[in-house]
Amino acid sequence: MAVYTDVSDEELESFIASYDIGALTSFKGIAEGVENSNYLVHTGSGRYILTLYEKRVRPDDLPYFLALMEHLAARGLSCPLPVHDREGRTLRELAGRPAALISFLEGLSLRRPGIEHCAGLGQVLAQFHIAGADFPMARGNDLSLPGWQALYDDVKENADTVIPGLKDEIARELAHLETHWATGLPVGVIHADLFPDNVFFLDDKVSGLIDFYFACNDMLAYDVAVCLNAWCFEPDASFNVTKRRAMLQAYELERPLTEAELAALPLLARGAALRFLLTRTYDWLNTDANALVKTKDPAEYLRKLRFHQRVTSYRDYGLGEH
Ligand SMILES: Nc1ncnc2c1ncn2[C@@H]1O[C@H](COP(=O)(O)OP(=O)(O)O)[C@@H](O)[C@H]1O
Ligand SMILES: N[C@@H](CCOP(=O)(O)O)C(=O)O
Repeated sequence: MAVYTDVSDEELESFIASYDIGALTSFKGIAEGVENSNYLVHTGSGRYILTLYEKRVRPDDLPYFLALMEHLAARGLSCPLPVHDREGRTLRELAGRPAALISFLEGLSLRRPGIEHCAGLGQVLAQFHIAGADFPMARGNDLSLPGWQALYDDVKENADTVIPGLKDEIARELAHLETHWATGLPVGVIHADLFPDNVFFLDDKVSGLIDFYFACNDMLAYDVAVCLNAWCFEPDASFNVTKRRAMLQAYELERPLTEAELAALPLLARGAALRFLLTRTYDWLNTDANALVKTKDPAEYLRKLRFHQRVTSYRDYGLGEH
């Protein structure tokens, strides 16, 4: 359960009173999520999500995330809308943390997405990339190469206690990516964490996207690589080419990938696997045992990384034939 910061009834009542959304009727902590504290809040006018931003979110980045949600919603993408208080503010403070209230999105995330869900994801990912094209703010990806190196420096001493041999394996991969990392590909706003738990479905159709707190400006194809990793592997660690095909075909109906992007996908997928291996290893080593959060398994991303290391050409993913 991701609730790191407790909020008292009195604090929340007076916080909600500064919005035009009716009085607080009830609230409870939300079990899902890893990064921030989330509460489901009921008021006289309906349901809202209250987020208190925790460790990995830099307060200076919050205006980018909140403005991005407003920008995407204005372009027809289904995502939460930050609620403005009576003074027009979306970013506030509560219980000593930066905080925002956002609209509640209908739908459910899927534990085991099927082929049609991968197609839905591919379409909405491309729509996100297109809708973000004229977003006027910019934010670098602090979880790309330099960020991975910094995370590695933080975890290397104890990495082998998480998985034997992990320290050297990550060092070798970092060295490879430092030398070969892609450049010159189309860039724009990316979600950067569009895992199945951040995509809601209703009747097997995407009903909306949440959790924009890793969004940044980077290579669009890197976002595709994050999704290949998160959506196209089976629980037994096998790569599902049919899901990959469904996802990319749907993506390309909205935004065709260039030859250079397709060719770079195996490398980008290695980078994306390393990124989540590193953050999961960091969290494994640093999450307080009393924290109400379910820490995610680093080994899952080591298996995905090893899979991509064995790929010699993008045709090994069944790419280039869709
Ligand atoms: N706008 C929303 N509408 C409905 N539920 C939401 C919304 N935002 C978050 N949630 C719920 O809160 C959970 C955690 O949200 P998320 O943004 O993924 O947290 P974290 O940033 O901590 O990972 C989601 O899995 C979902 O159940
Ligand atoms: N998707 C990341 C963890 C971030 O959690 P989220 O709840 O913000 O999606 C992972 O799986 O490691």
